[in-house]
Order: sequence, then C-alpha cells, then structure tokens
Amino acid sequence: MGSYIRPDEMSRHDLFSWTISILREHGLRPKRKLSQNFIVDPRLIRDFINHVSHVETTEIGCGLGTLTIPLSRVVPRLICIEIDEKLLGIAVKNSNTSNTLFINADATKYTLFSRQVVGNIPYHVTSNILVSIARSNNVERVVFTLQKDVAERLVAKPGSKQYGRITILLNTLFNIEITGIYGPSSFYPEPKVGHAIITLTRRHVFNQDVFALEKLTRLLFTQRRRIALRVLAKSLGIREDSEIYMYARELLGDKRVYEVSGEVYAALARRLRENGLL
Ligand SMILES: C[S@@+](CC[C@H](N)C(=O)[O-])C[C@H]1O[C@@H](n2cnc3c(N)ncnc32)[C@H](O)[C@@H]1O
Repeated sequence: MGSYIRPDEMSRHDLFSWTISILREHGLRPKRKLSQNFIVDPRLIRDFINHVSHVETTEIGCGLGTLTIPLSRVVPRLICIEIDEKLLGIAVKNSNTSNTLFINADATKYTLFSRQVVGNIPYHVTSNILVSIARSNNVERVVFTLQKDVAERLVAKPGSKQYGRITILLNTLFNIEITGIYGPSSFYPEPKVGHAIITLTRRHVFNQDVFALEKLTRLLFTQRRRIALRVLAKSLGIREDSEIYMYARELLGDKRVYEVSGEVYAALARRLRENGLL
C-alpha cells in the first residue's frame, strides 16, 4: 500500500499546479452544478486529517483524491462515493491504495454504514447529506468542510437569524464544533465565500422522539417569527383548556418560534407524541 503523491505534504503552489495539470491533462473543467471546488491548501488537508478518527470511514465526493490519499493512510478502511465517473477514475489512479473502495454513486441515495463520514462535501446537497447522517445511527463521527455560513447555522443560538430546524436536529444528536475557518483561496475554483471544518460527534441516537421533534419543527418553522404557542395550538388543533396546552404554555411562554431552544422543543415533541398528537 502507498502512494508517491501526497497532497498534504506538497507546498501550496505545487498542490495548486497539480490540481490544474490533472484537470488539463483530462480535458476537464470543474462542474459548478456538482459543486466541484477542489482543495488546494495543504494546511487545510492536514488540519482536516487531524480531526479524523482511526475507524472505517466513508468519504463523500472524493474529486481528484486530494483528501482520499492522506485519509487512506490514517483509517483502516475507506469507502469513497463520487458521482462524477471521470473524477472517480482519476482518484482511483492517484490513490493507489489497497484499503480503499471507490463507488460511483450519488451520495444522497447511498446508505451510509461507516462509523465515520468525512469530506469536502458538495454544497448543493449539504442539507440532504446532513439529514441523512442524522438519521443513520451507525454514523458516530463526522468531519466536513462546509461553507462558513452553513457551518455557522449549525452552531447558531436560539433567537439568532441563522437558528433553524437543521440547528435543532443536529444539536439534539451531536456535539458540534467549528475547528477552523479557511478563505476562498484554499479552493480551486475559488468559491464566493470562506469554508469551515466542522466536527460532529454523536451523543444521541435518532429514535421516535427525534422523529417527532422533526415533525414538530416542520410544523412551526414555516412561521418562525410568530408566537410559538399560538402556531402550535392552531396547527395541531389544541384547545386552550386542555392539559397539553397548559404544558406547552409552561414550556414556550410567549417566545417566538425561532427563540425556543432545542431542549424545549425535544421535551414538547416527546409529550405531544405520547399524547398521539405527533
Ligand atoms: C467540493 S468537491 C470536493 C472534491 C475533493 N474531495 C476535494 O476536496 O478536492 C465535491 C465533490 O463531490 C462530488 N459530488 C457532487 N455531488 C455529489 C453527489 N450527489 N454524490 C457524490 N458526489 C458528489 C463532485 O463531483 C466533487 O468531486
């Protein structure tokens, strides 16, 4: 096992030239509709690898193999999912390792069964992938490069503009950390905004209560600036003299939908499910 190409050990200049020359050699242009922005910053690669656990891993969107090559050296077994057949062929050639399985597939339709999922993931399917990871209980650890604004949404506090359904779902299930921020020049072609490395470590399984929580936030967040108790009562037909209404009033007070914490929504969803309302 082993490869002579080590993107993480190259200089920034060499990694950039390596990326451009491979694309040229194959007559390829990065496809915007597939969010093809390749890492050209060796420091980002090294930082990323430092957060990876040494367990069986799936990489989403391996591109030219820039992350795949160093990853294959630190994890015992690696599965790479790439939708672009041409890029997959290049990654196979570049990687030259025996512990890596390359699969030409759409990651949003693929069942994730590794304990760890990593990648510089395609922007246009970020939400789909995050939700699918949340629901795959075997996934214990995640290391992703994401657009900075998306990463900030994941750690947003109640009452902020970025706080939303995905914040609540993921924080119920994972400890989330932003471990570094990188400018657009760390990628080729340069995206419009900077990126962050984030790690997610599972602390809770996805179960019926979390499913109910998802249903509850789907109902409420269509009207995120309205008083949560009113939206709840109206959408579920809860009468003001009912016991469940009193319970909800105690939890929600007069807060607006986007001001209520994930813990409160989780407690409410559990009770609504027990009462057959969700
Ligand atoms: C941001 S690039 C990252 C490439 C490489 N890992 C890197 O960091 O240089 C995203 C990669 O995901 C691939 N991709 C896009 N949509 C995908 C999907 N639905 N399933 C799997 N791969 C996808 C793209 O072709 C591209 O190679």
